[in-house]
Amino acid sequence: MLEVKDLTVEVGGKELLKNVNFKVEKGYTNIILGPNGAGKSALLMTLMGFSGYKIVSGQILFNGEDITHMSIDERATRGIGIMTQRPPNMTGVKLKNLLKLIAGDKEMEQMAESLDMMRFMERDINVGFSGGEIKRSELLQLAAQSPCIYLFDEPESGVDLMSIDIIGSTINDLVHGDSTCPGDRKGHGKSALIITHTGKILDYIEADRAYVLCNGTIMCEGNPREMLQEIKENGYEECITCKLKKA
Ligand SMILES: Nc1ncnc2c1ncn2[C@@H]1O[C@H](COP(=O)(O)OP(=O)(O)OP(=O)(O)O)[C@@H](O)[C@H]1O
Repeated sequence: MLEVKDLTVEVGGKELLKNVNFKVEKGYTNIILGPNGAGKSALLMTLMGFSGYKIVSGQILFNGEDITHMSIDERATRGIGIMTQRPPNMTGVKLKNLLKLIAGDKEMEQMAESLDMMRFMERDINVGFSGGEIKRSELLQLAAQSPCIYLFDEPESGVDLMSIDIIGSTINDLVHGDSTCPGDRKGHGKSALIITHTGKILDYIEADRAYVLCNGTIMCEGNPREMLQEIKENGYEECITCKLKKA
């Protein structure tokens, strides 16, 4: 479904990603681990096509199509959706209006209720929202978009213990729920790529593969739970020298 080949990316003249290679197959959930400043967010922002992330070399393929130089809206139309770490405030744009624009005729009330977002419908998006409220609002917008691959940048960060339950189970329902994307593995839902520091999200969604990004390069890949455990015990140094076991 999503394939990244030898991707090198610069931001403001600084190389943030270097020769990154990985795949997310249809119906699979992969996670990205890595220390602060490794380039994880830069990778997701590049995959979504945000401006400022200059692709110096390499390719991004989505369902076999080269999307390397496509705009955000072209990527979104093809079925890529993102929950960013720090979405902007949208002063003057009410949540209900944006939701209507994204969802069209799709009924979003039930999802809004389950995410406890009904009382935010008349508010300007993200303006004065708490950290957890921003995450729930982003998730609601993603559910309205219903992409084929979900890119989640630290969905559990800044979220209290009760909200993590709502967010984690909603993410699982969205990714592993009824599939509407062409060619999906029956019963395996959609695909996801999730950045996580704590691995808390793995209490809610089963991941298939983990990649560890350090200094803008993927150093290791393997079984998500095993890699998280190794990193908890040994830190990222082990990974930098690529001593982690390959699954
Ligand atoms: N516009 C920019 N100009 C210069 N450097 C930048 C720019 N944007 C990001 N960086 C730097 O690129 C590096 C990677 O940032 P990124 O946000 O991708 O890291 P991360 O792995 O997601 O970190 P964290 O786990 O802390 O969220 C950081 O050192 C950051 O300061």
